[in-house]
Formats: sequence, structure tokens, C-alpha cells
Amino acid sequence: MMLRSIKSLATSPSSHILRRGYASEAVPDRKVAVLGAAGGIGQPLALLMKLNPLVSSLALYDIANTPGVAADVSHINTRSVVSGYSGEAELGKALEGADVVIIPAGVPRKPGMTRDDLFNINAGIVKGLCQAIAKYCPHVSIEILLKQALVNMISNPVNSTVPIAAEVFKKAGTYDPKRLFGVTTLDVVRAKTFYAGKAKVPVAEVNVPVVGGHAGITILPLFSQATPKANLSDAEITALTKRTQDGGTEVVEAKAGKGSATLSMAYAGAIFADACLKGLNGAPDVVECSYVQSTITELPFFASKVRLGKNGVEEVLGLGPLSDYEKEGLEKLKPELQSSIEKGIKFANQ
Ligand SMILES: NC(=O)C1=CN([C@@H]2O[C@H](COP(=O)(O)OP(=O)(O)OC[C@H]3O[C@@H](n4cnc5c(N)ncnc54)[C@H](O)[C@@H]3O)[C@@H](O)[C@H]2O)C=CC1
Ligand SMILES: O=C([O-])CC(=O)C(=O)O
Repeated sequence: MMLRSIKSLATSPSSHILRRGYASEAVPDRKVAVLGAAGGIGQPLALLMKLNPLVSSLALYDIANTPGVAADVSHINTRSVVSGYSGEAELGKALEGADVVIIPAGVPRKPGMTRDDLFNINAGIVKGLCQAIAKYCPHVSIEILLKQALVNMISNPVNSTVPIAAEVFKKAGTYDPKRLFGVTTLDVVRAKTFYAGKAKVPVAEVNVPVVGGHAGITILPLFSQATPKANLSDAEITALTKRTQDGGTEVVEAKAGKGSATLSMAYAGAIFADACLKGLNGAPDVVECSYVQSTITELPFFASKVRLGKNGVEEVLGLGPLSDYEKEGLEKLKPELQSSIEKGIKFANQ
């Protein structure tokens, strides 16, 4: 487990850096592991991570079919070296030395299901993967501190799978709340797209924070803080909020039994992983919404804007001013989010 770390301590930091002309443009080596890499999200996410110049090593893991995906993606002429790992016996090798582990492993919804209906299957999958992360991922950093990889949890129900991961890491003695993230970026991506369409503003300029959790009414877009500003009516804001909350269901129904969002999720997952890598590399002002351990409400996990840095979460940002409609939405989401968190904690400890 410590092999790569000890190796990296024995070599000078500069030997782990790809130099591009000037020292100030140095790009450190970074390993990203995708667990569930042969799936609907995993495959396009593997593609997008292969396109990311911040990645030097890309490990693709699934219980089956990874060799083909890895061989395919590996032919793309970008920086990272790709390796495929198939089956539990190879999980350790996939994880060893990873800086960021992205988890889109697990079953997706079919029409008529809630994300919580996935709990029975996905909770066990996530628990097993997190036990392996705790075993194989902590490595001694240059600063000689024991640090675990940053974990980007995509598997649903995110409101529960993140607390499960936290409990598993606590039991293993590797939990660092700064290094565990529920990926809620797709909610932000949707809120931006829907807002730009309604407000008739260029989508590339739009920012909308989305807070709370990642299921139904626990998804709370803060359109009162959306920029560029637009004069939308209360009815329009209500409709935009509902569409963002039901965005996942919209895709599940359109796919009619063939799964849930995969392409837009891969895009969102790639944006979030890129932000994590930028933070690790010391880029300033990297802020994304994510579901993390939090004290900004009374709930122990909550999605809000988070500043990312060399240690993962550098700062959990507050909610800012809310409209009355958003204040109401915040109070309404709390009982559901609380019970999803408790369900995850209970499962992890039984
Ligand atoms: N956070 C978010 O915003 C979103 C989350 N999701 C969730 O992502 C998950 C994956 O969705 P899809 O890729 O569409 O499903 P999929 O069924 O297409 O792919 C899942 C992959 O996970 C693999 N897998 C199953 N057990 C595994 C294990 N123990 N270790 C490693 N891999 C394992 C499967 O072999 C499969 O290749 C679902 O739980 C879905 O609800 C989906 C969209 C958005
Ligand atoms: O809706 C689902 O089941 C998948 C998901 O989390 C999303 O698309 O936001």
C-alpha cells in the first residue's frame, strides 16, 4: 500500500513534475481511478478524463469489460497512460497511488423508481469499494502526512452513499472530511442550462448555486443568486426549480427503461474531477458545489459551494441570502435529507 508513496518520497518532487517550458507552468503527475468504468457513465467519463491534461495516469476499474474500454481509450494521443483492471482481485492495483477516485459504480434507476430505491444494491457496492479505498489509497505525501485520495461519489443515492463512505473511512481510521465529495455538479449543469433558456442569456456566462442534496426536493437551486440577473416571475422560478429537481427523472423517463443520465453526468463528473485536480495542484479560486460534511446547516452533510485546494475542501461556503421561496424549500428538504443520511450511517455500521 505504501510502495508508491515511499518511492515518491525517495525521489525529488521535481522528478514527479512534467515541465512545460517554465517552472510556473509545471504540471504534477496525478493518478485518477474510475470505479465502474465500463458503465454508461464510466465509459464517457473515461474518455473525458483521458482528454484532461492534468491526468498522468488513468486507471479504469470495473467488475467486467474494462480491458476493452481501457484498450480503446488508451489509443487516444493525450498525456495520460491508461490501464484497465477487471474484477476484485485487481481493485488494489487500480487504486494504489490514486490522487482522485471517481465512483460511478452501481445500478441506475428505471422509470417509476426513486434514487432511494437503488439503496439496497448500491449501498453494498459503495461500502465494498470504500473499504478498498481505505486499504489501498492512503499514501504518504511529499509533506509526510497520511492522506487518502479525494473521493468523488457519483453512485446513487448520493444523499446516503456519501455518509456510508464517511463511516467506512472512519472505521478504517482514514476519514478526512476534506477529501470526500458527493458529486452534485449535474444539478448545477442543469440549473445553468434551464436558466439560460428561460432568461435568454448566454449559457456560458451563467452561474447558479445548487445546494442541499441530490434527490427530488433535496435539490435546491438558488435562482435568486443566478447571474447574469434576469427578471423572471415567481411562476417561472418555480417551474425552473421543479425542472432542476426533476432533471434526473426527465432523463430516466425519456430513456424508458434503458437507464438514467450518462452523457451529461460524465460531463458533470469530468468538470468536478478537473476542479479537484486543479485544487490539488494549487490553482486559486476553484469553487464548485458539492455534497460534503458541513456545518452550514444543522445537517451533517449538505451540498453548497466549496472552495477546493491542496487538501481537498479548503472552505465550505455559506448559503448567502435566500429568497422566501428558497428559505421555504430549505426547511422542506431537511427531514428527507436527514433521514437519507441516517439510513446511510445505519447501513454502514450494521
Ligand atoms: N450523482 C449524479 O448526479 C448521478 C448519479 N448517477 C448514478 O451513477 C450510477 C451509475 O450509473 P450508470 O453508469 O448509468 O450505470 P451502469 O449500469 O451503466 O454502469 C454501472 C457500472 O458499475 C459497474 N459495477 C457494478 N458493481 C461494481 C463494483 N462492485 N465495482 C465496480 N464496478 C461495479 C457495472 O459493472 C457497470 O459497468 C447509478 O447509481 C446512477 O444512479 C447517475 C447519474 C447522475
Ligand atoms: O436521476 C437519476 O437516477 C440519475 C441522477 O442522479 C441524475 O440524473 O441526476
